[in-house]
Amino acid sequence: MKIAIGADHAGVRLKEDIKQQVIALGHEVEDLGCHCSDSVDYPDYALKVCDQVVSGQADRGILICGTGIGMSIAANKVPGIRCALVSDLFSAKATREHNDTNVLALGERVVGPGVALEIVKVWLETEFSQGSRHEGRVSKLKSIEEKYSIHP
Ligand SMILES: O=C(CO)[C@H](O)[C@H](O)[C@H](O)COP(=O)(O)O
Repeated sequence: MKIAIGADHAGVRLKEDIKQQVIALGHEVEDLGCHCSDSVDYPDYALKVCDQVVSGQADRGILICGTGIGMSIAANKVPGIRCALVSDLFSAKATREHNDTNVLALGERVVGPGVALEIVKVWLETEFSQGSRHEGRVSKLKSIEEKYSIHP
């Protein structure tokens, strides 16, 4: 898969580790920044990554900030994005199987690098439970999105 990855200044160190992990797992990485610890705004990087996912240029996205919260809020405002903020392995698996999430958010100030890399592996390798009860629920998420979309 092609994985778009982005972070703010509070997630830039973990982004480097995650990049190596994603490549080691056999995927292609598009690193959309940021690239140093100068203070930046997380919505800018969430948008860059989510743009790639909804346009089909990337299959999935990974976002990192201090807590992962700002990134996940920003990502979930983009129609077509289902982003999960994850800090444990059970949720990493469940959010792929149940929610078909296409973006993963992590908090560098919350999870250690060891757990974060395991989360990334499980999240990338778990399939959505196609044809199960979860399919109808994800369709309902899409209906909510359509209901509140502003059509030009
Ligand atoms: O949005 C966040 C908090 O939910 C992110 O963790 C940011 O990375 C954080 O707010 C950045 O904080 P800083 O004090 O500007 O480094």
